[in-house]
Parts: sequence; structure tokens; C-alpha cells
Amino acid sequence: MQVEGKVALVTGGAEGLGRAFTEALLEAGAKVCFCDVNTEQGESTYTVLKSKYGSDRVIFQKCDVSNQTEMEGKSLNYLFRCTKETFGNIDIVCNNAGIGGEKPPLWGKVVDVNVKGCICGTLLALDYLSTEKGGSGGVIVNISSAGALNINPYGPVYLATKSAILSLSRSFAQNPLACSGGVRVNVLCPSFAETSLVRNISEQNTYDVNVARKFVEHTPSMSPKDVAEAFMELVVDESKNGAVLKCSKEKGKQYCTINVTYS
Ligand SMILES: NC(=O)C1=CN([C@@H]2O[C@H](COP(=O)(O)OP(=O)(O)OC[C@H]3O[C@@H](n4cnc5c(N)ncnc54)[C@H](O)[C@@H]3O)[C@@H](O)[C@H]2O)C=CC1
Ligand SMILES: CCC(=O)/C=C/C=C\C[C@@H](O)/C=C/C=C/C=C\[C@@H](O)CCCC(=O)O
Repeated sequence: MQVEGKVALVTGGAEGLGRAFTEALLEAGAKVCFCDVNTEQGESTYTVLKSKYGSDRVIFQKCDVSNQTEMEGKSLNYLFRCTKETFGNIDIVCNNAGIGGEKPPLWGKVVDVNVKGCICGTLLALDYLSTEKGGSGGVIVNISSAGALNINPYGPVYLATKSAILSLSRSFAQNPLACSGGVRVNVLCPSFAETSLVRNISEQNTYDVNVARKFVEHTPSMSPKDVAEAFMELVVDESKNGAVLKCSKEKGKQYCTINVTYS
């Protein structure tokens, strides 16, 4: 895919990986709408990106991806509509927004944001991108985790949500709606990257914060820019559909095949 001139939508773009994805897309010549629940950080990031890339190429919208209805303010439905009205089309969608949280009542919000937000964003993307619905085709990249390729006794809810994103994306990639509409669906599984999510690991979002912190300390972390390089490969390479791309500091990018072995 030639990214120059294309239109992208990124959720959770105010900081961390989502900001890196947004900047990589802008750097490649795309127009980008990014959303975030954190208005202050979103506006701050928007100011920086607007001055670097121009107000005609980047917009920020406050949006909580777990908000499924228009009544509650800026929903994902509103975000997609606004992006299309502003830029005329949508070609690339990155469902990135995600949070951690294991203890009640936090875990319900984690499922709402990470799973429902990604499902809603994927369904809307299929609606807006599919050539069978007036779109131009394109690509959806959903953000799972390297952790979803393993187990983590200390973050079972979070990893359940990341595993759900993995299965959702691989399944939609073979779904008639996507295939007949020229839409590719890929999933990125980053290992640790230097972001707030990792820096703010607490008792609230893991069953043993000391074990979690030790694991992070002993696992070399990527920069968000490293992760964005893997993200852009899934966007640009039109041979990639249903791809599961793991990226880590130690081993770089690795495409994964997922088989179930029977004992
Ligand atoms: N940092 C890491 O090591 C890894 C991160 N990931 C995934 O990457 C994605 C981004 O994570 P990070 O950049 O590390 O986190 P982060 O916490 O640094 O950034 C997440 C962004 O999403 C926004 N956000 C949170 N809830 C939202 C909601 N309901 N609606 C809209 N925006 C919302 C936050 O305000 C923030 O700007 C997440 O899905 C996470 O699970 C996956 C593997 C590794
Ligand atoms: C508990 C959720 C939370 O609040 C903090 C999450 C922190 C980072 C995001 C997480 O998605 C990162 C996971 C990284 C895992 C890294 C390595 C292994 O667990 C996977 C190894 C799988 C493989 O190499 O095959």
C-alpha cells in the first residue's frame, strides 16, 4: 500500500505506541485522525503534530473507545464519521487503545476498552473501508501483545483481552465481509515497550507487582518507534492479511503461525 495521501484512524494516539503509530503514518505522508480519552494529552500531542505536519493532515478527537453509543458523548461511531467527513475517506485503521487492570471493579473496564473497543473499531472499519460499502478497501491493524502468545498468571484478564484481539483479527481476516471488500486485517504483538502502561504497572493491574516489575526489568524494552516500524510493515505490505507479527527488542520482528497441538 502506498501510504502517501491515504487516510488513517488511530485510537489511543495521545501517547505511547498510538502516538508512535500516528507519527509514523504522518511521516509516510498519510492524513491521520487520532483519538484519545485523555483530552489534555491529546490536545498537547495534536499541537506538536499540527505544527510539524500541518493542520490539514492531522486531527484529534476526544473519544472513549468503550463508549458504544452517541449519547455518551464522542463515540467511535462519531469518530469514524468525523474522519470520513473531514478527510473524505478512511484507508487505514489502528485499534490501539488499551489498558491494564486485574482487580474488581477495574477488570470490567479493561474488557470494555480492550475487547469491546477493538471489536467496535474493527466492525466500523469494515463498514467504512469495504469496497462493497462504498469504501476503497484498506487495512486494519489491531494491537494485541506478545504476552498473548504465552500465558501470564499475573495478568490473566489483560492477556485474555489481548488473546481475544488475536483471535478476532485472525478470524476477521478470513471473514467474507473483509475478503470481498478488499480489507486486510493484521495483528501486532509487541513485547515490552517504554510507555506509561509499562511504567505504571501497579498492584491494581497485576497479581504480583514485584514479579511483574522484575519481568519487565529483565526483558529489554523497545522504543515506541521500534514498534511503529513493525506496525508500518503490516500497513504497507499488501501480502500481509491475517498476519500475526511479534516484535521484541531481543529478536526483532517475527511472523507467527499459531497451531494447537493435541496431547
Ligand atoms: N507498552 C507495551 O509494552 C505494550 C503495549 N501493548 C498494547 O499497546 C497498546 C498501547 O499501549 P501503550 O502505548 O503501552 O499504553 P499507554 O498507556 O502508554 O497509551 C495508551 C493510550 O490509550 C489511551 N486510552 C486508554 N483508554 C482509552 C479509551 N477507553 N479510549 C481511548 N483512548 C484510551 C490512553 O489515554 C493513552 O493515551 C495497548 O493496547 C497495549 O495493550 C501491547 C504489548 C506491549
Ligand atoms: C498487566 C497489564 C498491565 O497493566 C501492563 C502491561 C505491560 C505491558 C504490556 C504487555 O502487553 C506486554 C507483554 C509482554 C510480554 C513479553 C514476553 C512474553 O510474555 C511473551 C513471550 C512469547 C514468545 O516469545 O513466544
